[in-house]
Amino acid sequence: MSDTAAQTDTAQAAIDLRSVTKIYGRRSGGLLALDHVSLSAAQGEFVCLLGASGCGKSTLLSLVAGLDSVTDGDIDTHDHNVAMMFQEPALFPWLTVSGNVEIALRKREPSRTARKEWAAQLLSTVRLSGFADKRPHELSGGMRQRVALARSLAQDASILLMDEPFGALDAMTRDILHDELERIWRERNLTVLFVTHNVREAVRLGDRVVLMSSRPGRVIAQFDVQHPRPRRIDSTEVSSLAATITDQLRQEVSRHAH
Ligand SMILES: Nc1ncnc2c1ncn2[C@@H]1O[C@H](COP(=O)(O)OP(=O)(O)OP(=O)(O)O)[C@@H](O)[C@H]1O
Repeated sequence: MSDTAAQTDTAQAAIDLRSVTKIYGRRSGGLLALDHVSLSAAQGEFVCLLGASGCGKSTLLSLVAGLDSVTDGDIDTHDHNVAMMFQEPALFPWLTVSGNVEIALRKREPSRTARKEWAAQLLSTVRLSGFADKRPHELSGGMRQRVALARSLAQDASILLMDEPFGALDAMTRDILHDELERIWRERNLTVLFVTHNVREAVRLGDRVVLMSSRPGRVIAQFDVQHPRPRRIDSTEVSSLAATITDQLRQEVSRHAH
């Protein structure tokens, strides 16, 4: 267990969850998805959430995004804009790549020409210049996730919530997107909360890996990842910490299987 929680208190926090409980359905007799979860992320920190299926990771993200409300406790995102990205890029198939990004700029930029220019810059950030006039079906899965990332950045968010964003991609494409995401995270000083089932991915990307228990979801362990960046997902350092975390995750899963 790390002392990161204490460090986050002194660094400027971007996300604070204080004793958050989420019950789906009625307060008594409903489904307890999260049970008094306290968790903070410092500004610019990359935090990965790991846990068995159904432990409440997606619930936690949707609460931070404000898509659902807590039953008890509170969440503070300190006036940061929050964007969310899912495993499915959910692009509009009838719009071009540029159009899919421009639509996210509508609220902030009234001029169509300016929106187009801005979208071109964002597409360059995710290395998709040259694909602006394509339709989503003409792109690979990795490219579609790049468009989704550009659309998230278009919301001028400093907090990026990512729910298994690369879960459907092949290993090679995922590796490349890890590098891109790391670069963009640094360039823009984003705070990232990243949900994954892939322990190595969590260690590859995170400053910190948070392990959650199953039903009800609670934070059971946190690991600081101190290996220098950029990390290779198949390096000995990543594999070794991933093995330790996997052991703990396995114990947690088998505890619930009995
Ligand atoms: N809208 C909802 N209404 C009722 N129950 C829900 C709802 N959303 C999630 N749940 C339940 O809450 C629990 C936590 O679900 P959640 O999707 O947050 O877990 P998860 O850790 O993200 O799972 P996975 O890793 O499989 O995506 C599960 O038991 C799920 O069935």
